[in-house]
Amino acid sequence: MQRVAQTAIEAGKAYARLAGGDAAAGGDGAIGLLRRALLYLPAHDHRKVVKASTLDVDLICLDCEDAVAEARKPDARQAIPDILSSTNFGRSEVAVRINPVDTPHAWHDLEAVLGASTRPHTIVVPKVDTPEQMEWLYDAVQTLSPDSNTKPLHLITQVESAVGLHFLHDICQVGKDRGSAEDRRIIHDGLILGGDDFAASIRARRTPSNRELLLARQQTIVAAARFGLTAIDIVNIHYKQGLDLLEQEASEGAEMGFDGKQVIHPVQVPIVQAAYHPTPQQIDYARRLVDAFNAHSDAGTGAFEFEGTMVDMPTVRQHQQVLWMDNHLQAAAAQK
Ligand SMILES: CCC(=O)SCCNC(=O)CCNC(=O)[C@H](O)C(C)(C)COP(=O)(O)OP(=O)(O)OC[C@H]1O[C@@H](n2cnc3c(N)ncnc32)[C@H](O)[C@@H]1OP(=O)(O)O
Ligand SMILES: O=CC(=O)O
Ligand SMILES: [Mg+2]
Repeated sequence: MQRVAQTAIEAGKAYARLAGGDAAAGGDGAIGLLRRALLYLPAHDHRKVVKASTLDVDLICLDCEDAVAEARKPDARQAIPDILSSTNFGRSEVAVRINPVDTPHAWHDLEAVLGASTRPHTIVVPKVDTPEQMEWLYDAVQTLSPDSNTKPLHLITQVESAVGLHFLHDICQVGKDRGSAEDRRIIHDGLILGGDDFAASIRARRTPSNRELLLARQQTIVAAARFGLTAIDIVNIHYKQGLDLLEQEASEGAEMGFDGKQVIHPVQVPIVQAAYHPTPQQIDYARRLVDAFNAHSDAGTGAFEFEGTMVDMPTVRQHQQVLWMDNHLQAAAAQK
C-alpha cells in the first residue's frame, strides 16, 4: 500500500526528500526556503535599505554588483557589516550579492561578508560560468572562514551566460561535492537565471514574451530540480508600467517550476509573491485530492477518477508541492 502525506508539514518533508535537499525541509529553521520574491537594492543606498526593512518580502538582496557603479563599489562593500548588524529585516532572508569571482572585487566583498559580526543568511554570486570558478569560491570561503563549525551560509549562484548554462550541471556538482556533511560552511541551495545578462551573452533582443529565454529558463529549472535547489526566475525591469505583464510573467514562472522571481522595486513584491502563492481553492483541491488518493490506495487502487479527471501518483506529487508551499507560507506568516 502506498500512502502519501496528508498534512502540509508531512508534504513538505516528502517534497524535500523528492527534491533531494534537507534544507528544503526548513533546515535553517527560521527561514526555510521561501523565495517567492528576491528584492535587489544597491547596498550603499541607505534609503532603500530602510525601505526594504519595512517590506513583507521573502528575500532581500543587498547588491554590490550591477546596481552599483564601479566608483561606488567600496562604499557598497563597506556598508554591508553595518547594515547587517543594525537593521531589523523581520522575517526576510537577507542576502548579499558579491561581484563576480573573476573581478578584483570578489575577494574583498567576501572578506566584508564573512568578517561581519552579523553575517547574512545567504550570498548570491553572479556570473558563475565554470566549475573552476565554483571551486575558487569554496576555497576562498574556507580561507576567509577557517572555522568549519560556523553557521552555514546559504549560496545562490547566477547563471548568466552561454558558458554558464553549458556548465550548469558541473557547477552544481561542485556545490554538491564540496558541501559535505563534515563541512557545511556554505550550502549551495539556489540558482538564479540572470535573464538580462544571459540575453546579452547570446546576443538576444529582450521581448515581452521572453521567448528568447525559454531554453535557459527550462534548463535552470531542470538543473535546480536535479540538485535539490531553489530556482529563481528573471527580472522584469518595467516597474513603472505593465504591472499586469509582471503578474502574467510571474504566474508563468510559477507554472514552469520556478520557486520565485527577482524584483527590483517595492511595487513588484506583492504582485510576484501573490503569483507564487497557491490560491485557497488550489490548496483545498490539493488536500481533497491527496485524501482521495490515500483512500483509494488503502482500497488497493492506484489510478482513479477524481472530479472528472484521472489521478495517479504524478498528479499527487504535483499537489503535494502546493501543500508544501502552503505550509511554508503559514510558517512565514507566523513569524511576522
Ligand atoms: C536586471 C539585472 C539586475 O542585475 S537587477 C539587480 C540590480 N539592480 C538593482 O538592484 C536596482 C534596484 N532598484 C532600484 O535601484 C530602484 O528601484 C530604481 C529603479 C533606481 C528606482 O528608484 P527610485 O527612483 O528611488 O524609485 P521610486 O521613487 O519609485 O521609489 C519609491 C520608494 O521606494 C524605494 N525603493 C525603490 N527601489 C527600491 C528597492 N529596490 N529596494 C528598496 N526600496 C526601494 C525608494 O527609495 C523610495 O522610497 P523613499 O521615498 O526613498 O523612502
Ligand atoms: O542579474 C540579473 C540579470 O538579469 O542579469
Ligand atoms: Mg546579471
